[in-house]
Amino acid sequence: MDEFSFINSIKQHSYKQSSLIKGIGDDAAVIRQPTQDIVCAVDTLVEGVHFSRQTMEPWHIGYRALAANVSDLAAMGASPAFYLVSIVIPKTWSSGEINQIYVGMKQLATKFRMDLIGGDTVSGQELSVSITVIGYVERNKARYRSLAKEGDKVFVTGTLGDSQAGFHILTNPGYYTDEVYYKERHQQPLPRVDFASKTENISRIVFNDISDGIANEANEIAEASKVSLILYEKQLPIKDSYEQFPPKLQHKWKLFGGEDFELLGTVSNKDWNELQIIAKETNTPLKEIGYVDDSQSNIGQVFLHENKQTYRLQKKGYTHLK
Ligand SMILES: Nc1ncnc2c1ncn2[C@@H]1O[C@H](COP(=O)(O)OP(=O)(O)O)[C@@H](O)[C@H]1O
Ligand SMILES: Cc1ncc(C[n+]2csc(CCOP(=O)(O)OP(=O)(O)O)c2C)c(N)n1
Ligand SMILES: [Mg+2]
Ligand SMILES: [Mg+2]
Ligand SMILES: [Mg+2]
Repeated sequence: MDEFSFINSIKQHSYKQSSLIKGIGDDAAVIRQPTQDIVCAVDTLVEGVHFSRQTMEPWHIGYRALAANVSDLAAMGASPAFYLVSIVIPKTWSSGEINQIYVGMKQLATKFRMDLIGGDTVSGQELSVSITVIGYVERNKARYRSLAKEGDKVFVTGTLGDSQAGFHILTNPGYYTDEVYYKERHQQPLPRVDFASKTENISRIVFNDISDGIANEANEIAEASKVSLILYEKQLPIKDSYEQFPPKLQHKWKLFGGEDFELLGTVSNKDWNELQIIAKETNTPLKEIGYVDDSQSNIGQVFLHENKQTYRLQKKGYTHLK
């Protein structure tokens, strides 16, 4: 059973609490309150799976664990407010190192005005940091994956493949252009909170954060919205110096690499101009990379135009429990 079938198998078919308006199946859950909706998500970082001591200092582990979670709030258009940390600590980690993990989290928490309000501490074999985040979104303004419509533009923020390039540099030391940039994109990603939350005047917009790779996230939007997405390989945004890496790796990282924590989304043509203005105001690179198709026979599928050919972009990225 892979990660997706596992999640489906444990998913409730209905919810008992009437305040719950989105449960399992998006970047975060949404709970209705009198004036605002509450958004919550949890993501875990495990030694050997998400990081190794070779690729991350303790400070980076904390920063990145919280960033991955805040990125899910951003993907819902929510503003971060609180976090709870559950940590499994092996005997081989010193108290100074554990403290540095919390210093890393606090750095990002300060930036987004978040408070640490609880957690749990357990000893165990592998370091694992599980963070629950809570944020707010204006009533009815949570951004779901299921709202893409035929004719929408597909867009992405920032550049793709940088995190995997950084991981490659960290595990294959040598001389690289923009080495610090790529390492930072892997160790200290900055979630697109400001950009996403400033779109509140746009009535309908879809976001999904890129944790597993754009191929995976685009398929999640296509499936949830029951539409087909068409993407253009040439339009996928990359940093200039990305071309220093072997072409095969460039291709693999930008489509299937993940951990860039950029936002992939769709928006109607009429709101595109407004979105471009918000991107400028928040210093967010924004690129149109395709469109939502009306083809009834390709529902739930993603296609990539590349070198005058079009092929199906499979839902393949980083999948646990394969
Ligand atoms: N073990 C689990 N128990 C309950 N819900 C889960 C579990 N794992 C994942 N989910 C839910 O499944 C959905 C997809 O999870 P995931 O792919 O990890 O999202 P993301 O990539 O945005 O972090 C989310 O709604 C998440 O809350
Ligand atoms: C040591 C190490 N090996 C492999 C990777 C690559 N990697 C690990 S998990 C992952 C995908 C994202 O993690 P996941 O837990 O699926 O995040 P979610 O989708 O729940 O946000 C990737 C690309 C890494 N960062 N570090
Ligand atoms: Mg997500
Ligand atoms: Mg997750
Ligand atoms: Mg996530």
